[in-house]
Amino acid sequence: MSAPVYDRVALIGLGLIASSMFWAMKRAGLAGEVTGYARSAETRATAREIGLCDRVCETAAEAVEGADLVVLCVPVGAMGAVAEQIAPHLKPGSTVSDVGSVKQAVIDAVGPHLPETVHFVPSHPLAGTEHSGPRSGFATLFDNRFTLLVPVEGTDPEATARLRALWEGMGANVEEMDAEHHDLVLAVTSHAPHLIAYTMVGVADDLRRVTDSEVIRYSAAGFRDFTRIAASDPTMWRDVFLNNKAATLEILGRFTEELFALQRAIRTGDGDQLFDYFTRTRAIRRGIIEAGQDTDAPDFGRVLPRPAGKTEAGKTEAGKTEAGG
Ligand SMILES: NC(=O)C1=CN([C@@H]2O[C@H](COP(=O)(O)OP(=O)(O)OC[C@H]3O[C@@H](n4cnc5c(N)ncnc54)[C@H](O)[C@@H]3O)[C@@H](O)[C@H]2O)C=CC1
Ligand SMILES: O=C(O)C(=O)Cc1ccc(O)cc1
Repeated sequence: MSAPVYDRVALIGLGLIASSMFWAMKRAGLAGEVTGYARSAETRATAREIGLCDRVCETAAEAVEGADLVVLCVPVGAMGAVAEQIAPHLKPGSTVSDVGSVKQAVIDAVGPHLPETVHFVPSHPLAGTEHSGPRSGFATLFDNRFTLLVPVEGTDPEATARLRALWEGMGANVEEMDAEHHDLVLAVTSHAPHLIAYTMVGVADDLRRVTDSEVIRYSAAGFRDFTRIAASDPTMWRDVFLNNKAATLEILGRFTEELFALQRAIRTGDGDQLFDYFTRTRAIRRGIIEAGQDTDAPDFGRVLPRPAGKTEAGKTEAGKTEAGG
């Protein structure tokens, strides 16, 4: 058990990510008191029933009162409204963060509402499941997964270092990245693949004669993975696509071009083109495995390289320093 990184943490939106953060913080003793707020009375009741948060509050204002760290864990499209609601109640010197899957749109929506007396350090854990809601979280979700920090210009490095210590304490490998790059990388590794999975499952469903039991019964692992991903929360994913439009459309455009090229190779019987293409993609997968990354876990973020100079030892050292302060 380490010393708390923050005395008081407030979680706004009590779903998969907030509940996983709560259990991960408790596991390592990273926070003194954790308050929580969710918009729906039903979610607040569930949270109280399962012991999610030390104190579940009736308003967002009450939850953030006196908090040293406030983490917005709501769908990307709701971040701005929540920031506006809590802004007058934030403690000067505190840090506001979020866990949204898109960064530039969240920075644009949240930043203008925050008083100059608070630090804004956006974050994104590259870990999740297709489940949502307060009962879906678990303490090990972030273990050995990347969390990306996206500090905005002029952010106090100490506020960033402290948040890094929290994520490392929750088991994550932390990297920093700018918002534009983040949104492009995630469009390739997570957002476009989700849209493709949604589409593939939709296509299978259109072929009614193979649906009912047959799709699942006879599906190989690939299609099963698609159905798992396509079971993800519709609100969350609607907001991701509406808020990472440019990067997602750019990647889907390239995807469509390649798909057409492969379609043509099939039609014309160009086996060499198909073979060469599959040989290249196989090498990419093998490169990931040789780099020592666990490819069984459904974590698209694992293709991100660790920048030169960052070592496990360095990471642990930073975590210890911050946790002690
Ligand atoms: N699900 C995943 O695998 C991952 C999700 N994220 C991001 O984390 C954030 C939260 O996602 P999850 O925890 O999966 O969602 P979730 O659906 O499990 O929980 C979201 C919570 O926010 C509440 N909420 C929605 N609108 C609200 C509002 N206006 N005011 C207050 N509460 C509101 C919902 O009632 C729910 O309790 C999203 O921004 C998502 O993009 C990041 C990494 C992984
Ligand atoms: O469940 C999966 O396969 C995921 O890809 C989880 C996930 C969803 C959204 C994110 O922003 C990060 C991770």
